[in-house]
Amino acid sequence: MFARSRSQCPRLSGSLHFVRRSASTQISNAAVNAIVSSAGSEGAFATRGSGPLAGVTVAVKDNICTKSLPTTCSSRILENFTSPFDATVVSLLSTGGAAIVGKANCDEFGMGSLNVHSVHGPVVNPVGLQDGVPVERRSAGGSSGGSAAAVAAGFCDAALGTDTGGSVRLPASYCGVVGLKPSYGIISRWGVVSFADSLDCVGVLAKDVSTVRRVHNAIAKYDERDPTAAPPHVRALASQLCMQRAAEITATDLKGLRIGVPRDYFPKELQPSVIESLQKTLDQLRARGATVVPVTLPSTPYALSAYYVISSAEASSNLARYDGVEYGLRVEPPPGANLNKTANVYAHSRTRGFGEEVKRRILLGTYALSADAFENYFLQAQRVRNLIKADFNRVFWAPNALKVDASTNATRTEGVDVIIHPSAIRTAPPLPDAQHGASAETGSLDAYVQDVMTVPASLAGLPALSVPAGSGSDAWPIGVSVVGQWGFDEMVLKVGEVIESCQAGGP
Ligand SMILES: NC(=O)C[C@H](N)C(=O)O
Repeated sequence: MFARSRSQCPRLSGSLHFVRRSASTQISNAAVNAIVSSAGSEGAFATRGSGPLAGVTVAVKDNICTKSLPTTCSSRILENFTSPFDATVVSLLSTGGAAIVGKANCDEFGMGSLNVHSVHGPVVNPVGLQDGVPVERRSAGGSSGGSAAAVAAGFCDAALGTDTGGSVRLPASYCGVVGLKPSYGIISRWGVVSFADSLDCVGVLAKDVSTVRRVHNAIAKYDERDPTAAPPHVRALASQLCMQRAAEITATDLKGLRIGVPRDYFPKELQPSVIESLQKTLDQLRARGATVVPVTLPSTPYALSAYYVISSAEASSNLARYDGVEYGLRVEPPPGANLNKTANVYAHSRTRGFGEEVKRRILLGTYALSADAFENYFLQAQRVRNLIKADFNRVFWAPNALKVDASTNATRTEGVDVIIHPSAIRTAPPLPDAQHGASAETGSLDAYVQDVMTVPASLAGLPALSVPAGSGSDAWPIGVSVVGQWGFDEMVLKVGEVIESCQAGGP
């Protein structure tokens, strides 16, 4: 499978070899399968111009349109597709001076948590490499597994991923890098292939928070071509409120920062070492003056089911455009087939063009939108989504929650500035031996459970940052997530930076 797709993609050189710039070990792309089409070794590290991203090398997830490289969404149905235009985020990267090194592998159309559903083959987590050779094959997470692996392997300084229900944060956690899912509507989705429009966000991955911030700030611009973009006045107001709160935080003094730890984020599947890492992180933040309080988000147990109903319903509608007629793979029906011709082309093209996971979601989503199921599934899931948003709004600080303490006359706040929870229930699960083969974690319902920590913030459209926070008993990376109120992206970055400095043993 991999050999076939490489030969069909002329820009992916068989000898593609990136230099891991931070270490002497060279990792080849063949070992991790992170980059599916490359801008070539000359383009890879070129510095373009003098903008805010001059000198920054970036890999772009393969569901984001680029006119100079194919955009396959890791699907057979788009295997030979090259977009006639660049997505807004790609144009912003280029005008900012970044060099795009290539397109990153992902789960097909962003559907998956382990990057095993890809026509290009699975991504191998670079953490399991020794001297460039995989000694332990584990998942890089999904769906932006190629983006996370490319950063972890040192192929680029940063990568763009997309996050619908955790697709940036989960791979970041498994690969030991930083990943930001921004507030919904803050980064343009124009030119990003839709999976579930009400949830999809473009996010940034890098080895440190400051690089994530640098790339995020360069691409988080209002774009009138994206109808779901947050309007300028809403951004301005949120940013002003955020800056007021964030200004009080310094790396060594977190007095005034209130952190909520949701009691509902400790499912039985959580590995003990994940809980230990979280506790250690919270202790470090407490030692710097933060107040840590328990909070409850009672609708959390229903989030995963609601997410899979809503995202599949939207996917079934979005993916209807791949019909073998306008663009993408076309498979002619065999002679003598007895359906009418057009329906036959649709059926054959879609049956061959989509992978199993995508077909499963289309079927589930189509059912959820059918007359029989609409009320019980789709509308019910939307109600759950509203409850989840209400849960978050109840625990977060809001301007009207400023209270004057009558006895001291000091202002104090109700609510919390951020919520912190584990990014994933475990460290990276093992990859199955053969592509699409099942292992306990990658081939069953357990694959969906990987998202249990990340989907609530997606349903509520909130910014969430996964930051490395030590390692498990198996020595694989663990991440913790910082979630903020809508528009408080800088707040989560700032708190993430403090966690990062605690990890480094900083002041
Ligand atoms: N796209 C995502 O955020 C990934 C999520 N695990 C899903 O399969 O829907």
